[in-house]
Amino acid sequence: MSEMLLRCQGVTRHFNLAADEVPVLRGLDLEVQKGEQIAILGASGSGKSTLLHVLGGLDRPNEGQVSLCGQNLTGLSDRQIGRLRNRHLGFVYQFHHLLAEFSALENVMLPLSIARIDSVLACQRATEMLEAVGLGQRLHHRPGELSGGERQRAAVARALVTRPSLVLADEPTGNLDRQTAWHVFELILSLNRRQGAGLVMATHDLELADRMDRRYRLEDGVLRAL
Ligand SMILES: Nc1ncnc2c1ncn2[C@@H]1O[C@H](COP(=O)(O)OP(=O)(O)OP(=O)(O)O)[C@@H](O)[C@H]1O
Repeated sequence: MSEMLLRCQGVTRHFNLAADEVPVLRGLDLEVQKGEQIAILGASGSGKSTLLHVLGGLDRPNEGQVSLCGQNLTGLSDRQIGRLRNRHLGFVYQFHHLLAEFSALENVMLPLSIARIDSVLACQRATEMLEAVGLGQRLHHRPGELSGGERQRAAVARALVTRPSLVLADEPTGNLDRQTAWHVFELILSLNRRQGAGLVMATHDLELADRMDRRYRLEDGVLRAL
């Protein structure tokens, strides 16, 4: 039976700059079922990052509603949304955002520590996750001692180590060369499938988007199915 992970209805988001209103999302709808992999394409500035922020509860829409795992975010406080986000979501960005002073292992353990998982178990799960992304030999390297592709793989491990229901990825391979991009992308897809999580990924890359279950173009503030 299908299970709705995310429902986004009539979402509007605009920004006010001086006297101007910049409309970005204009009554946008999207539904994501458990295990579905969805690509969001769109020109630069079309609002892909804005959409992912709204979907992940990092930003609130001006109008419309977002429900995550059956919970409507509208009535929730920032703290409640934060808890929901920690429990259900994983994020991967174009830049890895790993903490420079921490090793790969410590970076991947961090979301587990925040979720108050016992440190021995957290260390075991983070190690397994880093092994799954091919970094079993790099556990104690700091981000500065990893290659660009390795850093992004560590960021993928960090996003998935909590076994989120839904992963939101904002051009996760945008900074990588073609071959490394494919490798990181395949890792995201296969780990996501293995964990049965949903995936919403913003990308400029049509070839990557073709590997996913559904594709949309964000245009004039709404999603058009491709
Ligand atoms: N905080 C903000 N204040 C004002 N305008 C903003 C703000 N955030 C985003 N915008 C505007 O909203 C529009 C969409 O931005 P967004 O970053 O969502 O686009 P994008 O599709 O992710 O672009 P790219 O592919 O280049 O990353 C842009 O015109 C941007 O200038």
